[in-house]
Amino acid sequence: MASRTYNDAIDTLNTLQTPFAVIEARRKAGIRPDANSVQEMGGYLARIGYSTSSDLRKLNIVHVAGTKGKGSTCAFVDSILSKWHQTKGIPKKVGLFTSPHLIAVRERIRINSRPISEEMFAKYFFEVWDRLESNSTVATDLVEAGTKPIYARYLTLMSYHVYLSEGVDVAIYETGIGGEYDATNVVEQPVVSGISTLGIDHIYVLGDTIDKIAWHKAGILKKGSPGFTVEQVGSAAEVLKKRAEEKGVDLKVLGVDQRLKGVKVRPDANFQKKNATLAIALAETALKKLDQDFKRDETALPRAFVEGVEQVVWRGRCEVKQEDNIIWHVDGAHTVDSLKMAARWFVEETKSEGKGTKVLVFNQQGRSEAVDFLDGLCNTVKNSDPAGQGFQHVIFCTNVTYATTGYKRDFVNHQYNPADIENMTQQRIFAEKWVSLDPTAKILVIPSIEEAINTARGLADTDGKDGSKVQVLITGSLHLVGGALGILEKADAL
Ligand SMILES: Nc1ncnc2c1ncn2[C@@H]1O[C@H](COP(=O)(O)OP(=O)(O)OP(=O)(O)O)[C@@H](O)[C@H]1O
Ligand SMILES: [Mg+2]
Ligand SMILES: [Mg+2]
Repeated sequence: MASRTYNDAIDTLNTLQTPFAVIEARRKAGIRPDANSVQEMGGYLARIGYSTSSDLRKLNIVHVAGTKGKGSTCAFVDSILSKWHQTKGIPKKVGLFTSPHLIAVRERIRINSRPISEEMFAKYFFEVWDRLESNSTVATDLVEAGTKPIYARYLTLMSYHVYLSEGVDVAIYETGIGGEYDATNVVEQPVVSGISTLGIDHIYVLGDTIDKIAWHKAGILKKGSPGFTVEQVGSAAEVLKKRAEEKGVDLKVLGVDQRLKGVKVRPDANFQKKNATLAIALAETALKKLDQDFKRDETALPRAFVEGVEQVVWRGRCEVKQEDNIIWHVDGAHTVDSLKMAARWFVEETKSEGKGTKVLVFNQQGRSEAVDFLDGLCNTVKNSDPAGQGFQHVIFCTNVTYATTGYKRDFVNHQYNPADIENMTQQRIFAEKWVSLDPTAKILVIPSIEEAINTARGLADTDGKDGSKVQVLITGSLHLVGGALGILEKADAL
């Protein structure tokens, strides 16, 4: 391979996406990830020169699964540990591995809270590539030389190489999908495992009941590693408890941490306090191992913890951006429950601007069940308004970033049916559903994020004449939100 820039790395990475047709065929044949998927990851690790037991142990992995709040919890842990690092020099380097990305792929692999640089990404990307191609590295019969893991798994594999090469001494890992068969579950002895709020998502892979989903998530609990979770809905709690017992893990169920009283958690909502509570327990457990002087104080949080929680940056979640006559509310929620949370957050934020026109910009690509996300979103806003006024304008757009140039490289996605995007099939289904939910709303179907944003700006010019600000909620997909933030900030701000 002649040229090896960041863009080359991303283009090459994109070739590892499973094409839509293959995904379809697998679904029809009922093929799902299974225990082999994790074994294979072990094989790939061996091929690039690492052992799952001794090398991964050096990373002191904090492992987090859950349906919602994984990323937020991981970001809290990262922020707390960074503050600890600033005051005590421990840990030396903090790794943070999350998914999906918001604006650029390299966000998924962070060191000391910053996405690794383009240069570093390209370097490690191709090092892994070469090692996988080579026949001369460690012998393993688990995977053949030359084979590569698919997109998300490749990034997981690469993250271990990055962190081990860069001397990271604590690494926070968000699972991709589920837990038991997730690529990140190749870790044998995490420092601690945490399970955030459970709900329904990824039903094809994980099953269609909360119990089946809980079974998968509990797969990250490991004997010998402490485990924590938050309060869960009925049967999910039972499943977690039972699996923990089977594995010999003393799983602690945390109520909201009383020491958070007076700490500014944003948004000031119960779900976020649960995320922060879990993160505190995970950070405490990691620090107990890393810092000999660390002692848990039952009555108050150390300053680094308070600052870590208050100053966390986790973009694309509950973000507010002001523009002349328009306020953008941006949240990447994409499940039934989290969209209700997002709608409630929007209602709270906009309460004082009662008369401003409300606009929704929504998309969710490639999940047929997404049409059921709309009820809660529509009704939460409508029911909270004294006059029963919901969104006056509703815009459904695809996740194509730009009107003329199409996708940004980091967002190229081969996993969806291209004809559906071309014809805006999904968006038309959403539009039809919304008519039944709120016949008074003005509904638009628009081909790109850029045009959707410009349309909302146009509405602000007409509706904002009375001095009120138009309130826009952008939600339904992290890809939509990432694209939108890039456009709103006229830059690829990370
Ligand atoms: N504990 C929670 N319960 C319900 N909703 C939540 C919770 N935490 C966050 N959310 C909502 O879900 C959105 C996504 O949060 P976050 O990125 O933390 O989740 P995640 O588990 O990493 O999800 P994914 O990786 O599937 O995008 C947030 O913007 C917020 O609206
Ligand atoms: Mg998810
Ligand atoms: Mg996430």
